Amino acid sequence: MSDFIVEAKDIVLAYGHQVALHSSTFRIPLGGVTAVIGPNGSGKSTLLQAIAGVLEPASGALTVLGGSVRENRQRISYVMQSVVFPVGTPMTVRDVVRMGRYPAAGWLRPFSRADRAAVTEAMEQMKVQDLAGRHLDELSGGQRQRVYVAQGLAQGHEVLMLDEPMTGLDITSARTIDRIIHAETTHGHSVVLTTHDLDEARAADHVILVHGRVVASGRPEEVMTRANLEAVYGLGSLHGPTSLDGEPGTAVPLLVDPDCSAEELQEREQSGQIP
Ligand SMILES: Nc1ncnc2c1ncn2[C@@H]1O[C@H](COP(=O)(O)OP(=O)(O)OP(=O)(O)O)[C@@H](O)[C@H]1O
Repeated sequence: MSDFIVEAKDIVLAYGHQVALHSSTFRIPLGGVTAVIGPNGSGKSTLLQAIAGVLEPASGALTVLGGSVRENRQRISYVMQSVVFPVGTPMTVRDVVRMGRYPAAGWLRPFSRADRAAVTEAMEQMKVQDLAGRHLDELSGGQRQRVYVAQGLAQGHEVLMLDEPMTGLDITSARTIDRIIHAETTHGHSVVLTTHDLDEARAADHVILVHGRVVASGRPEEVMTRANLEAVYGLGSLHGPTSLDGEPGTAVPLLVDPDCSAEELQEREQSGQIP
């Protein structure tokens, strides 16, 4: 039994020849909430995809829950940032949540009572039972997000990974998801989420700071130092575009004044003042 969700040594993540995450070595402890932070395009979703087994590292060693990604992927529920179903896909909310059970049930085995109970419980937890018969393309963005989280919950897991679960949600939906995150950890599960909300990250147990590579990993107060946040949110890209066979790009000039607080940095990033 490993004490870590993830142990990564020198992993490089790439889409074809385009590197999204340069060589990174880090660990994510089991238990509690881990927040993955970093600017747009810094590699947060890519990192989650590798842990979920959707994207294989181009190089390096990645261990998940003490073993290979493949043998442990069923122990992890992964809720993607945006799941795109083609418009007109005849899938109801219930169908989508039921899909969460397929990794456990298999596509061909009939649903058991336990499967049905897990689906119902997940829909109740995410407050989407009233929408059960509605088609996905009849829902608002926030309602859809709740349905995807319900799908993740229905799966049954030890680790719940959520890619920007709060983005675009109204306060009630955000609170529902926040409650779920805390309930998960009290039930002994681990949660790994990506976020742009630095306050949410400060409240986490562990933080991974990403900027084209994993820049820092540790407790929030160790990682979210002024120097680290300025380097990542204030310097633009640490790496220009590179290819697997290319050299890292050059650093760009400092854009942030030294007295800028983390909150100001975040506001400036969201308003587009910081690239
Ligand atoms: N399917 C893909 N094919 C090619 N490049 C991709 C693909 N997905 C992401 N990338 C690139 O990989 C890099 C990291 O993207 P990623 O989605 O991991 O960033 P992120 O930190 O999650 O961003 P955001 O905060 O905007 O969601 C970016 O340069 C992005 O353009």
